Amino acid sequence: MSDYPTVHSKYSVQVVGGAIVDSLEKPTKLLVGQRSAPEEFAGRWEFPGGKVEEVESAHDALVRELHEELGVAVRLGSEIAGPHDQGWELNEKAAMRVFFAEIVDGEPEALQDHAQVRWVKLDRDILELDWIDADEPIVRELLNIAL
Ligand SMILES: Nc1nc2c([nH]c(=O)n2[C@H]2C[C@H](O)[C@@H](COP(=O)(O)OP(=O)(O)OP(=O)(O)O)O2)c(=O)[nH]1
Repeated sequence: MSDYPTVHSKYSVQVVGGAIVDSLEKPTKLLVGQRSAPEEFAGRWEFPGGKVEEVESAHDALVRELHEELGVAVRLGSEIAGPHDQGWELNEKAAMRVFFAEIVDGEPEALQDHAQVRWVKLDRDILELDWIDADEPIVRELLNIAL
């Protein structure tokens, strides 16, 4: 028996999302994805990304997801840190860590999970998009950092 405390993660599902910008150094545009599924999120806008698999780091998972979903290779930047070490709460079971990212190869296409992806000007008007509810505080923090 070990005396070490067991480390419990508060959220059993770890999601990662990419705040993909045209330039990590001087961002002026953000790539947003409109989900096609599941029904509860269809039509809502989000940060492209997905669930971290058991044997992956958050960074590796995000690079993999963005390649699978959009067909692009990215370089990751800093984290849009949330209130938890697992990032931002999505629901009682899931939290999402969000990292800035810049495309280094490929043209983003809606290959998986998205009805469309779109570049939008990075200003306060992006708050008007119909984001997944849980993403709103993340978008506000993104604007605080980037503007
Ligand atoms: N990618 C992403 N997921 C989000 C965001 N906001 C939010 O609540 N979610 C939720 C939706 C999903 O329940 C979950 C992410 O799951 P996903 O379906 O994108 O993950 P995945 O690609 O690994 O898919 P799966 O095959 O395991 O279902 O997080 C967001 O901005 N981006």
